[in-house]
Amino acid sequence: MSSVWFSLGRESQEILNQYSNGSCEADECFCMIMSIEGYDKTRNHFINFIENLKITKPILHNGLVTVFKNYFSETEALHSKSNEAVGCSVENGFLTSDFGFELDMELAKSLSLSDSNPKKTSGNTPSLYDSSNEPSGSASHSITKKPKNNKSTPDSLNGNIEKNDGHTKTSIPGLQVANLSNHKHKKKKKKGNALPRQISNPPVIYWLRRDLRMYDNPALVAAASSNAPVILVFIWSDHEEDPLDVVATGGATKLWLHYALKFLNQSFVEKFGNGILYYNTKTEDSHNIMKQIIQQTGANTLFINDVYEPFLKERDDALCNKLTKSGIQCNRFHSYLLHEPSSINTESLGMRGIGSVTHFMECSRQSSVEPIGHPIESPGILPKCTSLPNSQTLDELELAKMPRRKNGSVIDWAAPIVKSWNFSEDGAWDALGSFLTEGIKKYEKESCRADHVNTCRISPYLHFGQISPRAILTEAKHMKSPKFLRKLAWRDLSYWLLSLWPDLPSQPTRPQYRHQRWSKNKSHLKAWQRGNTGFPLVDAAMRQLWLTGWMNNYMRHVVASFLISYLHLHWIEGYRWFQDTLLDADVAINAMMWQNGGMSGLDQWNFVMHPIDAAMTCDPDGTYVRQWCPELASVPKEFIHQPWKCPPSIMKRCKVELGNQYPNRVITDLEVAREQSLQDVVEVRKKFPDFVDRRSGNDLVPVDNGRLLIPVITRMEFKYKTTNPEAKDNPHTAVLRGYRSRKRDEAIAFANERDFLASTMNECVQRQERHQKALKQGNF
Ligand SMILES: Cc1cc2nc3c(=O)[nH]c(=O)nc-3n(C[C@H](O)[C@H](O)[C@H](O)COP(=O)(O)OP(=O)(O)OC[C@H]3O[C@@H](n4cnc5c(N)ncnc54)[C@H](O)[C@@H]3O)c2cc1C
Repeated sequence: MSSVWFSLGRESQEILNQYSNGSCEADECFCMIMSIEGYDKTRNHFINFIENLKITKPILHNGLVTVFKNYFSETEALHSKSNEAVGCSVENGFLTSDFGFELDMELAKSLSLSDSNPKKTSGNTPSLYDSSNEPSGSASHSITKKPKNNKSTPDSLNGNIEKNDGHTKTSIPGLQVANLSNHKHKKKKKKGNALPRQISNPPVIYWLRRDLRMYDNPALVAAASSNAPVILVFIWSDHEEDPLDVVATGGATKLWLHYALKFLNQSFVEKFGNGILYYNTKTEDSHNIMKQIIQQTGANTLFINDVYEPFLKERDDALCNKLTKSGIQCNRFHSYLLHEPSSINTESLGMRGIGSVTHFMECSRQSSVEPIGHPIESPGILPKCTSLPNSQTLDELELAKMPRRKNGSVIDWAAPIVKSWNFSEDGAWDALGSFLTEGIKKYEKESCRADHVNTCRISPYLHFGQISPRAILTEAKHMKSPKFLRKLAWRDLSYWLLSLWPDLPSQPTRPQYRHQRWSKNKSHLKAWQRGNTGFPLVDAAMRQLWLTGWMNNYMRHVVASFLISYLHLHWIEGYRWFQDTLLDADVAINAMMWQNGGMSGLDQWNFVMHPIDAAMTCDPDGTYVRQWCPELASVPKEFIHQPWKCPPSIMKRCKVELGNQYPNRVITDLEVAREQSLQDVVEVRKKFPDFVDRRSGNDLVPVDNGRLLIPVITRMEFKYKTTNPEAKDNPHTAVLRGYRSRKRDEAIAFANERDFLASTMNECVQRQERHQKALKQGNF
């Protein structure tokens, strides 16, 4: 087996060199490589990668082997297998093997549905999602449609309540898990048990928040199983939703919320004859509203699924504490994420590599997290309370209220969005279904394509809890797409980081970056927001966002890189615009991504997307640009991503004049702009040397109230330029140029040459004609 199969990337080589020069420790070297290469590659190839060191520096080699072995402690067997390198093949430059997939199952293990951590599980604690309840054949991967609600939940289930911090954490032994494979996926909805049995117990309240679904909803099922009428409550409170002014719910997400509630209410009414009570609290807080409902109905129990933004969690903790003191039982459930942020700790791994998904998954694997469990059925009954308090209408929440012009006419900005999406719980399952039958096949290698839908498009549904991450995991687990499964871990990671750094949406996590220079050019910002930068790829993505409330992950990277690294506008501007316009706007994910893109996050992106060349990867034929920038529709493929290079004669034929039908570029020298952004970061690092680790050159971030400084992932080019300020070269440039086509460059050159010749000849002919005319008129 040639050693080329085992080589890790250039950056890892640099880090290994640093280690062998003594400028970093073994564990640091290992963590850095791990965060660059990912779990599987490191596990597969690390030992071979460091092979040379065995001869040149055996002690250092030993050090690394020890760290490696400790880290993958339970994997001796796998390790020896890696040396055998069974059945390897190379696909598009990536090493793949059956063994590789086995290793990817390690990922599934950290996202395990039923394996609890053997060290930590107490044998006899009943688990809400006790896997022993799993009917055989459940979690079938062939299911790509939401199992429709059935009546399998026993009526008699009562919560087994454990006291926990003033409120109660609930587990329900024997709760029925969904038998997915036995479901018949009938399109027509079954009518629910609209007339409940005679129930004399006081009613209970199920408070809906970001769990707008029936399937796999533990709080709803527990409320339905309480043998009491269930009051469904939704409270909207602008001031509670966004106390920190971080655009926690922008215009697009409010719109989604409106329609999601509308469809869910329809389902509740259709199935159970039980509808949602709406309250819009402009001045009061949720606790007061809840108290009034309790007083008016005699309810004595509250059921909620937890939410994890620190400010919402704080509100819920306070509300539950107050209610508990007044004798109301509050039952809180976990279902928004795969793992509760508070259950993840860094004890066994430390903070090195924090911010990377690899570190996070390893932490969750080693923490005493509850097993993820299996999805549970929708409730079979949901008895209605006979005397309900007054409430408001959905429209009175004003979530989808459209602005008006001066003349009173409505500006219906939502119309194209409403046309583009199915906002219901079924919509989530349809999206997942078509992804699992089609998109997932291309997800590993072509999720970047903007001109095809190769991703799940499930993010708004996940954000509002119209589908649980656990249900997605169950359906996707066997589909051999570790990349997709890893995305669910990314989602958990963002909430974990937000719980550790609550000001993630507003303050750089690397505090020294508060002093970074940013542009204040408002017209650049506006051009970016409205898709008028003159760079078609960026504009197409920003217009897609504006019109449909969504763009894929790759395009988010493209537009973020452009805003930050080329326009030098603060990442917070990007964060805020996304919060307002994305249907899936999510404080935790959005803030984490913009921080990372903006250099001040824990996992600084190690790439910058090039606004033209990236198109070769994501929109090679210009189909995407043609769709969202229709004024460029007839521009030939060679020029569609750089119309300024198109010969004037062709532009004329296409009826496009730059600066008229389509804007001129807001900046023209991309290289200079990028260099400036690089310098801005280097300036910060030079200004705050105490926040740069002397040995590794990594940035340092204070933790534990500043008592500790930990090194964090830092871009190689920043390190290089800091230590070589005069260097004109940049061997570590992070600009990701995508696949560049020589053929296309040649076509552009040829067309321009032809156009130049044609226009020069034309000019000569005209000059000749003028000359002849003048001669005839005797002017000479
Ligand atoms: C600058 C920037 C801002 C972003 N802001 C948001 C945001 O506000 N809300 C949001 O949901 N996603 C955000 N993302 C992450 C990602 O782009 C979207 O989740 C994804 O495009 C949604 O489409 P999908 O459902 O087809 O994704 P898929 O690729 O099919 O992924 C499935 C799910 O995994 C989760 N996921 C995917 N990528 C990430 C990620 N990087 N971090 C955390 N979770 C992820 C999402 O819930 C997503 O729906 C952002 C990415 C960038 C680069």
